[in-house]
Amino acid sequence: MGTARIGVYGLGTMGSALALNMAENDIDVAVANREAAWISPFIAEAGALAQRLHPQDDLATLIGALPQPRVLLCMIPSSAPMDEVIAAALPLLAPGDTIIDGGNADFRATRRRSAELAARGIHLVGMGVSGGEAGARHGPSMMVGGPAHSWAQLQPILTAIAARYQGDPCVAHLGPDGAGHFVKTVHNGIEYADMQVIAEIYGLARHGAAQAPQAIGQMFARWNAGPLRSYLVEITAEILGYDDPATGHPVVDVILDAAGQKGTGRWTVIEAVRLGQSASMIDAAVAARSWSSEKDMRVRAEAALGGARHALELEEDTLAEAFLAARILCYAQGFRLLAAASDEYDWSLDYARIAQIWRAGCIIRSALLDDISDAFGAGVPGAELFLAPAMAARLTDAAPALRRVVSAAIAGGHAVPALAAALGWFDTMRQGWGTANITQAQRDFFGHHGFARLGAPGVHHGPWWAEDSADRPG
Ligand SMILES: NC(=O)C1=CN([C@@H]2O[C@H](COP(=O)(O)OP(=O)(O)OC[C@H]3O[C@@H](n4cnc5c(N)ncnc54)[C@H](OP(=O)(O)O)[C@@H]3O)[C@@H](O)[C@H]2O)C=CC1
Ligand SMILES: O=C(CO)[C@H](O)[C@H](O)COP(=O)(O)O
Repeated sequence: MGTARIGVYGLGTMGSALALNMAENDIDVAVANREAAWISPFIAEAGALAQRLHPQDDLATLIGALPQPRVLLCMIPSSAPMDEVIAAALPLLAPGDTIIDGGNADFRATRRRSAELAARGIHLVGMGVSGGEAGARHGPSMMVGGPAHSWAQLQPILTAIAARYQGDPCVAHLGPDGAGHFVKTVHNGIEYADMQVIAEIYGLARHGAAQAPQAIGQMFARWNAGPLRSYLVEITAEILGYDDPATGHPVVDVILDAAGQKGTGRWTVIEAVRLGQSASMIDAAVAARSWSSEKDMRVRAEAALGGARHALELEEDTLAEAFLAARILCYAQGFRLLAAASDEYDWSLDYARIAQIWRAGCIIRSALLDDISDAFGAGVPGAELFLAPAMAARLTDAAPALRRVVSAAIAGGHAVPALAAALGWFDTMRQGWGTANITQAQRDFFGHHGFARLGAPGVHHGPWWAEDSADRPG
C-alpha cells in the first residue's frame, strides 16, 4: 500500500465506483463519506482492491492524508452540498491544491466557484462524468474543465480509469472553468432528446402498430447491429425483453408513465435560449418529461377530450431511417450549442475531440459519434454538423422517412414532439427564404422597430409609417 494520490469524498453510487476503478488501476485512493458508517462496508466489499483504498473518518482526515499539491474529487450533489464542502475544505487546503467537482453541476456555479477559489490560490476542476455506475466502475467518459496545472496532475489518473474507444481514452481537457460541466450538460440534453425519440418510436410501434413489447425490443436489437447502434438502443432492447416477476406482464406495462428529471436537460434548454439558440429537440424532450409527470391531469384530459390514436402502417426500415435523421439533427443542435458557448466564453472547444470522448463510456455513445468525429476532423463549415458533407448526404437520404413518420403520427393522433421538432428545425434551416419578413413587417407596424431591406443598407420602415398614410399606426 502506497500513499494516496487522490482523495474521493462521497461514496454514493458514482464516488464508490470511481474509487474502485482507480484502485483496480493501481492508484492509491483515500476515501471518505459524510455518513461515516458507509465506509467500513464499502472497504469490506472491495475485496482485494481494499489494499489500494485508504479509508478516512471525515473530510479533514481525508485532506490530511493527501500529499501536496492535493487532489480532492467530490462526488456529491453539485448544488448547496458542493458549496458546503468547499467551505469546510478551504481552511485545510494550501495554494496549488485542486478540488474536482465530478457531479452534474450548473456551469455557472462552476465558473463562480472557480473564481472564488482562484482568489485563494486553490484550483477548481469541473468534471462531467458520464456512464452511470457501470461506466464509473469500469470506464467512464470524462469532460474536464479547469486550469492546465490541475489537468497535468490529473491526466495520468483519469487516463488510467477512462473508457477506451479502440485504445483512445475517453477523457479530455476541454477548456477552463465551466467548459467541462457545460459540455456534460449538453451531453445530457442530447441524452434526453435521444431517449425521447426512442420513446416516441416505441409508442408508434406499440400504440400505432399494436406490437408487443418483446417484438419492439427485437426491432431495437436489430437496429443495434447497424448505423443506429448505441447504448440507449441496446438497453431499450434489453428492457423490452423483461417481464415483471410479480404479475408476468411486460415490465414496461407496470412502470408508471411519469418521467423524472434532475435538471440537466432543463439547464441545456435555458442555456440555449440565453445563447440566442434553440435546441428544439431537447426542449421537446424536457417538455415531454414535464407533461408526462402530470399523470392525473392527462387522465382527466383523456376523459374530456378523447384519446383516440389511429392504427399506423409504418415499415421498420422507415422508422429506422426516421430515427437516424432525428439523431443527426439532435447532435447538430447539441454541437451548435457548444459552438455558441465556446464563442461566448472563449473556450475554443474542440468538437472532434468531444465527439471522440463520447464514443465509449458515456450514456449517449453511439456508432454515429464515430462518423461525427470523422466529420469534424475533416472540417465542418461553421461547426454546422448537418452541413458536413457526410452528414448532409445521410440527412438527404433519411429525411423523407422522418417526414413520412411525423406525417403519419400526427394524422393518427400520436404525440411525437421530439420527432416533429427535428423535422420543423430541418425544414426551417434548409430554406434560404423563410417567413420572418412577415414578422419584421408586423414588428415595424406595431412598434416602429424597423427592418433590413433587400438591396439597401440601414434600417427601414414600411409604407404604413409614411406621412401621408391614411391609416398611420399608433
Ligand atoms: N448516478 C448517476 O448515474 C450519475 C450521477 N452523477 C452525479 O454524481 C454526483 C453523485 O451522484 P450519485 O453518486 O448518483 O449520488 P448518491 O445519491 O448515490 O450519493 C450521494 C453522495 O453525496 C453525499 N452527500 C449528499 N449530500 C451531502 C452533503 N451536504 N455534504 C456531503 N456529502 C453529501 C452522500 O453522502 P451520504 O452517504 O452521507 O448521504 C453520498 O456520498 C451527483 O452530482 C450526480 O449528479 C453524474 C453522472 C451520472
Ligand atoms: O448524468 C447522468 C447520465 O449522463 C445521470 O444519470 C443523470 O441523473 C441523468 O439525468 P436525469 O436524472 O435528469 O434523467
